[in-house]
Amino acid sequence: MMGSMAQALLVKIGGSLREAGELLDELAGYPGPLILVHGGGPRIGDWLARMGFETRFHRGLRVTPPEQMELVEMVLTTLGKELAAGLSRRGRPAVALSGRDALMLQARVMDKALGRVGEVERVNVAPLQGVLQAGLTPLVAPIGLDEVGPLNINADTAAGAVAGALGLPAVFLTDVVGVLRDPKDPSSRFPVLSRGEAQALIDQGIIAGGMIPKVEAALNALAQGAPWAAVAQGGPGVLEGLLGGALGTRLVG
Ligand SMILES: Nc1ncnc2c1ncn2[C@@H]1O[C@H](COP(=O)(O)OP(=O)(O)O)[C@@H](O)[C@H]1O
Ligand SMILES: CC(=O)N[C@@H](CCC(=O)OP(=O)(O)O)C(=O)O
Repeated sequence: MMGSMAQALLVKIGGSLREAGELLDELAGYPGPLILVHGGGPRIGDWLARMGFETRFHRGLRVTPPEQMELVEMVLTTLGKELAAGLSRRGRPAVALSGRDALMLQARVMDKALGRVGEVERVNVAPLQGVLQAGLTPLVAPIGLDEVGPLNINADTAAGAVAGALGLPAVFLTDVVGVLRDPKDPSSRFPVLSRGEAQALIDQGIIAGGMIPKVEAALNALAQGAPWAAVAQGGPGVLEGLLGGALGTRLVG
């Protein structure tokens, strides 16, 4: 299954994975094409605090006043460059792009109360296809743009939109083994969740915080044409485990 015909995948790398060394080994070794979207929430939080900004979240989305946008973009851009270098050193040449490049992530303000938080309006997939054709792995920072300037797009939201636009499976790699009934108990993983079940778990507060945009992005990707979508823990063996259905939580339409 992991031979030369290996499935192309859209993989979202959660910022929760921090150093991500073992995950980079895993991604570098994957035999099929990869399109990567990365987060960076924890590091953005560290830098905002260092610069004296308060930060708060609404349903897993960072409220982003315009004066914080430059710092958000700086952190995400730097992180992308680090990940691209890490993959390249492991033998998988990668380039870090931002959703602003070549107008890849055209976006609009999601809700004025959240500041410069964006939702994706249109994905321009041509630059990603060009990068793949050049034998490089693209890594996309979740920055979109509107007519005013850059927008902070949650990385899960961005990943779901790109997977939908490319018609690729959407894999959300994070620091937990999947969607859990009890966030402290890895054995409480849901192997499969339907849209209705996921919505009920959000309403009950069982799916909370950063897991909300992940599940919503997975369902959006499916609605827009992704063949499947799953949440799993980033680490050695995760892609094969997901493809074999043994790991993670699969969201189904
Ligand atoms: N029902 C749930 N199952 C698993 N994790 C959950 C759940 N509800 C909330 N979470 C939280 O979501 C986190 C993952 O989201 P987030 O921190 O945004 O990660 P990432 O940076 O990888 O996107 C988990 O570490 C966990 O604290
Ligand atoms: C609007 C919004 O929530 N933007 C996110 C972008 C980064 C991100 O999503 O990173 P993770 O994948 O690590 O959570 C933020 O500012 O944290």
